[in-house]
Amino acid sequence: MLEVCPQTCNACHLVDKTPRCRQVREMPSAVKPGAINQTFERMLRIKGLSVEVISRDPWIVKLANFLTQKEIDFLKDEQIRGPWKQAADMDGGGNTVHSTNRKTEVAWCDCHCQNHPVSRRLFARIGEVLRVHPHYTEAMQFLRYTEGMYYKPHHDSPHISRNVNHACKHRIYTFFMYLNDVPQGGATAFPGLNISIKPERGSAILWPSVYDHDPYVADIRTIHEALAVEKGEKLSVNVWWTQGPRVLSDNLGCDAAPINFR
Ligand SMILES: O=C(O)CCC(=O)C(=O)O
Ligand SMILES: [Fe+2]
Repeated sequence: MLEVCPQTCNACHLVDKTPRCRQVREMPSAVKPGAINQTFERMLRIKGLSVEVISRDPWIVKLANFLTQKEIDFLKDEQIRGPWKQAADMDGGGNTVHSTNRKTEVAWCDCHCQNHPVSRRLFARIGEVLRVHPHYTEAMQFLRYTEGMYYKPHHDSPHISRNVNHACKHRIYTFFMYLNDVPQGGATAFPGLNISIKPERGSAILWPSVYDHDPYVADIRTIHEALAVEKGEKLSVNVWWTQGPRVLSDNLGCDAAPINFR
């Protein structure tokens, strides 16, 4: 609307997306050097939050019973979630290609789903734990693994560059929620750290993809994988928290790709 019919929105000054995306790009970063350690240390003192420290360097924590029954029901609701699709990768030319790295089904939370009061409350709760505003997030990504499905080792923030022209910048935290118990298999494992976390209904795990001392550098120690589900199915949800305000960036049409600022 802003681009096609700006006069209607009294937004002629926004037609050229360069200035508005520059504004988004210049908004404060979600985490400054030192903030990740502080956030995790503070998390341990939050009353009513059950935090199990799985690793301190890099930080990996498990939050037992993080989700309420209402949130679990909501996140499992097909009407909210939309249809499952086989996970795919993008090739260099922006085309969708069959992924050899993963075999999972994926669905995304659309506008209706993201703006639902249950989602908004959930994002606000996670944001309080992380001390980051929910504007600094991607839409929820739902995952379903049936027997034999997996996701091989990968990093959630593989393409960090110091290119400040990305309005939404890169992923800094993964907040990963489990919606069910898996009878066998399906753990989330960090092969470099010898850590394996069993899915537990309603629990969440959290880790940073970047270093505390420099949140613009990927911490490859948090490379992780989803081990194959051996029995039953695994339902889970990703919420990625980003260094720039991804929600504003998307709403204003600023692509994830760098923009050539003049
Ligand atoms: O399913 C899991 O345990 C991990 C999923 C994951 O790493 C991802 O979606 O990026
Ligand atoms: Fe991942």
